Amino acid sequence: MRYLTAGESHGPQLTTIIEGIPAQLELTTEQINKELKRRQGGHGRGRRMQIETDTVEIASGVRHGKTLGSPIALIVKNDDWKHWTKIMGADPLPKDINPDEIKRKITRPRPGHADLVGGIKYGHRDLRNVLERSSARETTVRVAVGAVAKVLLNELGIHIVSHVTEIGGVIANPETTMNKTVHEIRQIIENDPCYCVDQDASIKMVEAIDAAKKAGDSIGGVVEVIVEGVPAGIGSYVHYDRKLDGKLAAAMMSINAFKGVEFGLGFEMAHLKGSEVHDEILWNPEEGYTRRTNHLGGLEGGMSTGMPIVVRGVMKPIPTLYKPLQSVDIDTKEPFKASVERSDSCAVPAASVVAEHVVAFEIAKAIVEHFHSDQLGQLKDQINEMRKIMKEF
Ligand SMILES: Cc1cc2nc3c(=O)[nH]c(=O)nc-3n(C[C@H](O)[C@H](O)[C@H](O)COP(=O)(O)O)c2cc1C
Ligand SMILES: C=C(O[C@@H]1CC(C(=O)O)=C[C@@H](OP(=O)(O)O)[C@H]1O)C(=O)O
Repeated sequence: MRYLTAGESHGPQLTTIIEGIPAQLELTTEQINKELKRRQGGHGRGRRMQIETDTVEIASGVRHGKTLGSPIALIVKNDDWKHWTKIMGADPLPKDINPDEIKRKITRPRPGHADLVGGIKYGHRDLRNVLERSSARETTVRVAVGAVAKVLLNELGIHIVSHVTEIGGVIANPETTMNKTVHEIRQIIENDPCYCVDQDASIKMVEAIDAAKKAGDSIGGVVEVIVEGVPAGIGSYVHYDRKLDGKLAAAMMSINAFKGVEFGLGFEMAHLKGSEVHDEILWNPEEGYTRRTNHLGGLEGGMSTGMPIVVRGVMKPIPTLYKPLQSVDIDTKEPFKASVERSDSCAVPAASVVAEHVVAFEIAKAIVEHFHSDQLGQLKDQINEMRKIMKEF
């Protein structure tokens, strides 16, 4: 299973092609649109999200509500495009138009964004040519891809949720999520402005975001993704590039502004003893093998253990600052404040939705590659058989 994405932030549309989704899966635009809406939300977003109403068009691979097994092409139009047609058009500008008036050229790179290094690498002296593709606008179609993966996972009895555990130094009490199912967490965060289970912490997170915005600054945070129902043995210990934890870590790190990943107790393990970390093994006839705890976040030896997979990622503060940092104008080499583009002040809640969807894709990919999966029915049968074998082992 694989996908590519294309599209600039202020271009006409975002496009993706997914290959490898089994045939016979019921899939509707509505299932994708509800996830796109979640990604647009969360406290701290800038004005762009008021312009866009992200909705998907399924351009191929689905007929009368069922996947065909052929590549699925998805399109999300940028509503902002109508304000940018001249600035972002593909054709050369007409001769009677002065490019300097139209182009909104950017020459003062923002520290922390891709502007400077991207400009040097691709030879763009107008840093807009970097910004347009390095923008997290691209995560829109990655969520669309993940939404398709989630529909598949749901059919296989695998459920996934994300939530925010920290914003700008405000940390949610971990006890508020303890012993809650994916479904229960989803219900709580649905109407929370920070997608946080701890409602007291959420109020303080909103205050922290508002304070950062008022100060012309930005803040980051931590998101957690939980996946329930993954059968044991997905991934492998036999080779580095088949390890599921490695694939999940790479997927999380591929999200714009993500700077670290941890599983289960994560970095806390550094100061704990083996007896405090490893998850004791139990067996009972109903469930088969289970664990007394889940400190390792559902992964051992690069394979799923059958316990919930728990992965967290840290997002750095947004690079665009309304009170900009020091930079250099690449044309004059004079010191200048960095350019200020319209921006979010905190996108951690939105990023939690992105994390959920990139994880969903990786889990679905690992499963589809593990079994014969041309048809959904075949795939379901094999997973059920595998679950039975695991239980009786
Ligand atoms: C959902 C989301 C929204 C973002 N919004 C902005 C934004 O409004 N302004 C900005 O400067 N960066 C924003 N970012 C972060 C930048 O896209 C990111 O920092 C940039 O692409 C550089 O990549 P890096 O941080 O991974 O090195 C956002 C990231 C995500 C995940
Ligand atoms: C457009 C989205 O996020 C954008 C991500 C982003 C960046 O630099 O990453 C910069 C901003 O772009 P704009 O200047 O057009 O407002 C965000 O709004 C989105 O999430 O859909």
